[in-house]
Amino acid sequence: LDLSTFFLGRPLTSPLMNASGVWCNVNNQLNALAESKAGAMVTKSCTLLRRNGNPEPRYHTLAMGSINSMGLPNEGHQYYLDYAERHDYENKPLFFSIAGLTLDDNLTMVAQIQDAYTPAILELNLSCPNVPGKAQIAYDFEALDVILAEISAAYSRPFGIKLPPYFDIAHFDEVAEILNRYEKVSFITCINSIGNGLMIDINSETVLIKPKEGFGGIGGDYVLPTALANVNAFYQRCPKKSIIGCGGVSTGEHVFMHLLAGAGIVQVGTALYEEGPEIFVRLNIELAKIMKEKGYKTIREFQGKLKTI
Ligand SMILES: C=Cc1c(C(=O)O)[nH]c(=O)[nH]c1=O
Repeated sequence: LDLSTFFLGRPLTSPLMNASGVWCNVNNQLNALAESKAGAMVTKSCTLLRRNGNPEPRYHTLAMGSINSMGLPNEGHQYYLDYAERHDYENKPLFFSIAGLTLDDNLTMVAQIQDAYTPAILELNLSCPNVPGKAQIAYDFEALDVILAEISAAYSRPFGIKLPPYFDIAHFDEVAEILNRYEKVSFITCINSIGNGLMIDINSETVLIKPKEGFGGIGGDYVLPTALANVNAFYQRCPKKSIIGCGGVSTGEHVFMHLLAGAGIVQVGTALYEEGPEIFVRLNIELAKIMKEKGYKTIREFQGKLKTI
């Protein structure tokens, strides 16, 4: 069961990790991920100060996935810095997600991470769809360019960004052109939830979640084709960067697809929310079984090797 791989030069025992926001808000969840069979883990996107987030119900399981409008609930930046100080980096790499409400907040958090000298890897979340009144930065290409310039100037280490899904080839081209101008952007995580979906309960004739009149980010089976497309689009367009795949993963086959599409690490969100950290045991076994059936000894043999017809 050799699923070992490397990411940004770091050895991983498995290419799997959680998606930010899922099973990573508070210490007992973070400790469970640290003890799980995931190869890495990431903290909940944090803001400078603690946030309660949106009113509940704000998450609902759907037939083929989930809808959420959590509203960025988190314990505040210092809480996760304290965890990063305690984390055992020999056990597995830790990614540190931030989603500041303003550029200044992001710069303040980045400066504190810089000063903390933590080995954690920064994942800058530019795609939260659920903070009322805040448009997703990564859908505003000028704002995207500005924040990458500011963070690159303020942060001395390599970092990555969490992108929303794009649905137009011209947008893949335009965003990749921007990203390729920032060499400190060492990885790209595709995708965040598909923003502002809506699901309906026909018995009560109501929406399913309270915030934003029921509008929320969609995850799960519904998003797998969009996730694979975004992974492969940026894998092809950003050859000097690594890709983290996220979206629609609930089986070893989905993990294999993300790796084939070019992902170096595969994140699990909705399925982890539903199944808990034991899911990493199942996904590792299912992935290893597929590799064995196909005669692959290492992930490197097939990673990014998607063939066209
Ligand atoms: C960080 C906020 C996010 C949230 C949230 O906290 O509502 N939900 C998502 O699906 N993606 C996010 O990036």
